[in-house]
Formats: sequence, structure tokens, C-alpha cells
Amino acid sequence: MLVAQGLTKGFGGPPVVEDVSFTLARGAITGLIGPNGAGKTTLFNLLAGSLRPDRGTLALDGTRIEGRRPDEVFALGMARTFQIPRPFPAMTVLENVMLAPPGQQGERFWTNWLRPGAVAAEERRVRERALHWLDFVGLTRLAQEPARVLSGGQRKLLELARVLVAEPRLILLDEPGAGVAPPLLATIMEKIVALNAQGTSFLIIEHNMELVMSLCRPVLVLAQGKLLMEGEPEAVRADRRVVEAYLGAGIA
Ligand SMILES: Nc1ncnc2c1ncn2[C@@H]1O[C@H](COP(=O)(O)OP(=O)(O)OP(=O)(O)O)[C@@H](O)[C@H]1O
Repeated sequence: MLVAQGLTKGFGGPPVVEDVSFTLARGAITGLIGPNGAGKTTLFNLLAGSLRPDRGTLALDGTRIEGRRPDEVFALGMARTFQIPRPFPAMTVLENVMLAPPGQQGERFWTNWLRPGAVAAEERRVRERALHWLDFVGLTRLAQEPARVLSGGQRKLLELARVLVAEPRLILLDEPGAGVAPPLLATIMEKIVALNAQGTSFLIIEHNMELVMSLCRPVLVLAQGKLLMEGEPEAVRADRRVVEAYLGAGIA
């Protein structure tokens, strides 16, 4: 589904992502792990269009996407969430979920002016879809509350609902488990499994090994900007090079 070849990115100094190549299979939940500073977030930024690679190519279902803008990549079916979601705090939970869909007619002044009926119909459709996905993530009860009342875990669910409105085929999740209380973490994991069963593919950055071991297959390991190995989670956990990479970073 996604083919990355030779992705390289530096910020003036030595590359922080160097010659990284991998393939994400359609229908898989792939894990991306590695010590702090390994380059995981930078790699996500390259995939999602927030950063342009210095070298390398990226193809999503055969369409070249390296160097494309984040909204273009999103419109092509690949969405990403952030490690620390930042919803608009004063807007309601529902309004936050309704913000995203690309190609929404209301965004365009001229369409608004020339075809107000079409805009109203579009807004009703988006609202229905937003309510559907809010229900899916279990936030219906909070739909009319300002987003500032949400806990860290609920913000992650809100962000998931927000990208789901666009019905992406591939979702990049940046640490869905970080800072999330155990009951909500179980909910987030259930939602990932349910979406995957319906055909959505995932690439997940995660430090929580329980989540990685139970959800992700295969797992990619990044260390010092390079792809160290790819394999089944059990094999990755037992691999000497992986243990050494974490030990080298002082956090094993
Ligand atoms: N915009 C930037 N300018 C300069 N250096 C950067 C920039 N973004 C990231 N880096 C550097 O790139 C390296 C990789 O950072 P990155 O955030 O991608 O790692 P990570 O694996 O996501 O780490 P963590 O697990 O702590 O989130 C780090 O040394 C970081 O300081």
C-alpha cells in the first residue's frame, strides 16, 4: 500500500532519517518503535507531507507522494494523528470533528455565494458523519461540550474521530497510548482493531510494548535514523541488536 525507498532527511547536520526503505502491506497494523530521538516522528512527518525528504521516494497505492502537501496526502487517503492532539479548546467536540474533511464546499467562498443550498446539504452530511464517528469512538455524550474539558485520552479519541470523517485507507498514529489512562487505552486499542477489521491499515509509533505486542504485525525498528530490522513483534523483542539500540540510548 505504501512503499518508501531511500528516505533521507537532515536538518543541516547529519541525517536524522537515513536511507529508510520499507513497505506497508494493505490491511496490516504495522508498528514503528525505536529509542527516543531515533527519528520516528521525523519519518511520520516525511510520510504525511509535513517535511520534504532530501532524498528518496514514497508511493501510496502507486501514486508518488513525496514532497506533496499534508492536505494533498490526506485527500489521497492517508491521515495522521499527533502525539499531543491540540483541538480548538473553545469549540465543541462536534465542531472540532467537523473541521477536517477536504473538499468541503463551505470552505470555498464562491461556491458559498453561488450555491448556498449545496453548502447547507454538504454541512448536514459532514455533521452526520461527524456524529457517526463520535459515536464510534464513544464521545457522543460530550459532543456539545467545549473540547477543553476532554482528558488526554479523550483528545486522542477526538482526533481519531476527526480523521475518520475523511475515511482514510491508511492512518498514521503517533503514540496513541502515551498519557492515556488504562481504561481509555483499552478503548483506543479496540477501536483500532475494529477499524482494521473493516479494512483500514495503520502505522503506529508506540513506546507501550503491550500495545505493540498485541496489535502490531510486523514491527519496524528505527535506531539512529536507520531501519534496524523488521519482523514479528516476538522476534523484534528477542533481537540482540534491538536490545542494544535501546541500551545504547540509555532507556532499556
Ligand atoms: N526541525 C528539526 N530541526 C532540527 N533537528 C530536528 C528537528 N526535528 C527533529 N530533529 C532531530 O531529529 C532527531 C530525531 O527526532 P525525532 O523527533 O524524529 O525522534 P523520535 O524517534 O520521534 O523521538 P521520540 O521517541 O522522543 O519522540 C532528534 O535528534 C531531533 O533533535
